[in-house]
Amino acid sequence: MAFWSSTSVFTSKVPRKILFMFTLSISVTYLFYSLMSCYNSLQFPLQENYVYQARLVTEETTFVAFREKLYSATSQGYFGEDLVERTATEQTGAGYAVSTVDQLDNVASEQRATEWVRTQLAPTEMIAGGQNAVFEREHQESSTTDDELSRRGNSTPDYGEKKLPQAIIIGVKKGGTRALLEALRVHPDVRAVGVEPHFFDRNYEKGLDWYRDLMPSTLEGQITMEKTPSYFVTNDAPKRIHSMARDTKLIIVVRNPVTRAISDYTQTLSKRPEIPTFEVLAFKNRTLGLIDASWSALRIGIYALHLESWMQYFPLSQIHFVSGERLIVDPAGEMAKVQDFLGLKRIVTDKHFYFNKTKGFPCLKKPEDSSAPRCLGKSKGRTHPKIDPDVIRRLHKFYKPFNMMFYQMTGQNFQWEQEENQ
Ligand SMILES: Nc1ncnc2c1ncn2[C@@H]1O[C@H](COP(=O)(O)OS(=O)(=O)O)[C@@H](OP(=O)(O)O)[C@H]1O
Repeated sequence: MAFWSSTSVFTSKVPRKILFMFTLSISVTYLFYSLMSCYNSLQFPLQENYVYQARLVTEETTFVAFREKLYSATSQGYFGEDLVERTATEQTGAGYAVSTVDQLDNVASEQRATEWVRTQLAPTEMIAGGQNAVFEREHQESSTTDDELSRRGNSTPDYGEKKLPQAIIIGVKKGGTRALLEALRVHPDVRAVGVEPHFFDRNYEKGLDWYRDLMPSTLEGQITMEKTPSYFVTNDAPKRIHSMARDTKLIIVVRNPVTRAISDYTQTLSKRPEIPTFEVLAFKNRTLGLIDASWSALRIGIYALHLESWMQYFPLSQIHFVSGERLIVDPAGEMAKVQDFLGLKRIVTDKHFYFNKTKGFPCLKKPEDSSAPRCLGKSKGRTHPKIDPDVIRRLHKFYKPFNMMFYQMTGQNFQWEQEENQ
């Protein structure tokens, strides 16, 4: 009896305490892990960027100061070669005596006559007209080839369902974005809209349903794509694309910023032959060597500046850089890397390209919608006007520190400085 009463004390009192402590500790542990995993999933998208930024801040302690100078100089609308030299020198700790910003202020009014042609980046202007106004705008601004393509659209049958793009070619203008997209469209697992939708810069207010509706239908396993090169220099684009889908893959075709600027100018000149010469537009004051970085043709080429905004939202692993130069000399090689990045089978290979001597560029042997070989149109691969070699040299010098910064950010050397020496 005594035995039974003592065991009943044991079973009724002691285990209850133990049971309570046990339950409490389980609950606390569960709560702790729940909070941790919730915190991690919230932090994850930006974590790599913080790591990256921390690295930058420790390795490049003056990067932030450099960028601030860059922003303030460009927002004032002018940018001297000397300022770049000075800030670059400061980066290495050497110092520089000339107060260029003050000098720049004094000469700022000199070339107001050319202001009309200097356009702001990241146009947010609305397109007047109905839903299809984007296409009208596209027809005005794009090349013949793009127009042809927009009329053709996606000629393969429209099976499946329309999806928002999982991968976007976000830039750069005149980098070779059309050549890349057309080569990708050869791939059976890629479906892309022919026109540039300009959703994240000019048409954002139209909403995601409008955007999705522009896309061709896809079957299971196919990737939906689009290209709009102006996204790269649109301030709101990184945030907007991230909020659409944080796992969107981004592709940027980059090209020597000097050649890119000349290509950009050549395009404008073809539409408006009355514009001043490249040499006039490139400088605020040529005698003082003050380069006008507010001119969009030049500002687009400061890749490091624009890339920084993207890296606030996307880890580097989600951004693929294509060399515009290599895309011309070795299209299959660049395509192999792009297909790998997109998780596609390497289907587009050297068998799909041939070099067209008349065009001076690689062409597709068998595009998506035809069995005939096809080159891009006349507006791709235009003859550039001859630019004063001294201006080219000054521009190379201007871009050099930004290129170096870009190589460091991307971990890739695009070797544009070698072209300078040729
Ligand atoms: N295969 C092939 N055929 C023709 N052109 C080619 C090709 N690959 C790259 N390129 C280069 O692409 C440049 C035009 O770049 P984009 O297509 O990005 O221009 S745009 O921003 O869409 O207007 C274009 O620039 P320009 O030579 O200045 O016209 C070409 O140099």
